[in-house]
Amino acid sequence: MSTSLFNSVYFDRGCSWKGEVKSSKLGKRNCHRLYVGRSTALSPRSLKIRNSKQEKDVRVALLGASGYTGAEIIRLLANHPFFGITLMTADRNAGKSMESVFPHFITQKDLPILVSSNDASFSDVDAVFCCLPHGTTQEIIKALPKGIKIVDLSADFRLRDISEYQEWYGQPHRATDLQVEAVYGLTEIFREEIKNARLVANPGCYPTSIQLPLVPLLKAKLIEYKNIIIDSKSGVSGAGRGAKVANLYTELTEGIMSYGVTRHRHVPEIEQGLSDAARSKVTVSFTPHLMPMSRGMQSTIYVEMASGVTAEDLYQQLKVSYEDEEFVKLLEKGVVPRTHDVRGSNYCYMNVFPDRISGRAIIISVIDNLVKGASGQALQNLNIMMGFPENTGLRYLPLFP
Ligand SMILES: NC(=O)C1=CN([C@@H]2O[C@H](COP(=O)(O)OP(=O)(O)OC[C@H]3O[C@@H](n4cnc5c(N)ncnc54)[C@H](OP(=O)(O)O)[C@@H]3O)[C@@H](O)[C@H]2O)C=CC1
Ligand SMILES: CC(=O)N[C@@H](CCC(=O)OP(=O)(O)O)C(=O)O
Repeated sequence: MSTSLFNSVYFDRGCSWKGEVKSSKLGKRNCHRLYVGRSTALSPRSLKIRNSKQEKDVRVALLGASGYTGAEIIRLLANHPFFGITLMTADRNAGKSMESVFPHFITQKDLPILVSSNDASFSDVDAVFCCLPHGTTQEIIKALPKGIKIVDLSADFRLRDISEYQEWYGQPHRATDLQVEAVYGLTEIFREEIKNARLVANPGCYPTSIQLPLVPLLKAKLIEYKNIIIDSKSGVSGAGRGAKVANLYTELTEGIMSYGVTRHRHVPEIEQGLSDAARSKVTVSFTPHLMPMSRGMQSTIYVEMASGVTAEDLYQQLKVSYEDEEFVKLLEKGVVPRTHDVRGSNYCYMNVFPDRISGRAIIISVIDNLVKGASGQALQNLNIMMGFPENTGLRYLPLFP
């Protein structure tokens, strides 16, 4: 499918089309035939009509489908009217059906069988979600046909400086020409760049929860560039599905574990984003913790405010920055964000509190690491890259309790 067909379509965050699609080369699989014409509302009814396998227009491949983020994309795409999964790869699970790997997919009989990367054919693929471990991704993406849009959930294309990649990931970058092309996919900040990207580097879960509140504050010069202290907590699904002793129930339950202390590999990604926002070098102290919960992430961020700035100024800045955003919500003053309240959804909830110590403030943000921290944001990005409403397939309410 020619993605340029979507260039004249754009979406205004209230779920209405404002562009007009003029031509089609898609024949029977034409994905915009229902939308020709100006300001056509994308009603729930039209979504429902198009929610059958035959009607899905963009052929999506999931690389690393048998992992947690792959499974989460399958869950989200089950309600996506335009994206149909035509190829799924796995490593140890190659040759199996998805329902044998994840029994909760027993109803999804249309899913293709998992194949190994070597056996994958991309001739019928328009877009790829790459859910592979970092380090395995660059060579695989390099070999993909050029017309395919890619959202990479791994860390392999997030760092602009390839020497930094080598330093923090312990291996040389193997696709440096693609690194130059990659757009960093923090959706609410880089939406315009994402529209025309071929390769989007989806942010890490911790960097998403941290940059969303801090980028607007640094851009507005409301907080100091130094003495930013970040304490983050993650559900265990953040570590992927591969068996590790440290992630056994017995090791995790009824306790908290700090890890990556002083040297977690997300530090350069966080500092890159924050330094870009500040237009000056920003450094952070960052400590992640593993929590005895399956999904969810909280970042508690301690900042020093610029001279004369109050916590109320920070609150007002975040209010202005995110008031039109569907997936980023500043809570009412004094309300504490909880991971429970975003579970299973693409939301980031945040709030700002004045510290007892004068001149300091405490910011709390929460996301679901598998949704806004990975697969949800990836889908938000691919929607944008393909010219669809960015919330398509993402309007899940949080799962509570
Ligand atoms: N989990 C999270 O919350 C987040 C994860 N990410 C990133 O997304 C990516 C996927 O994460 P996640 O789904 O949790 O990981 P998982 O470990 O759960 O899944 C990894 C997937 O990659 C496949 N795989 C493993 N090794 C290879 C290889 N050498 N060649 C080809 N395929 C391989 C696995 O196949 P098989 O199962 O058959 O072995 C599986 O399908 C990672 O880069 C991760 O860092 C990003 C943000 C958040
Ligand atoms: C709990 C846990 O182990 N979390 C992972 C981060 C998950 C994530 O965002 O990772 P990527 O950068 O690989 O995409 C970690 O600390 O490495």
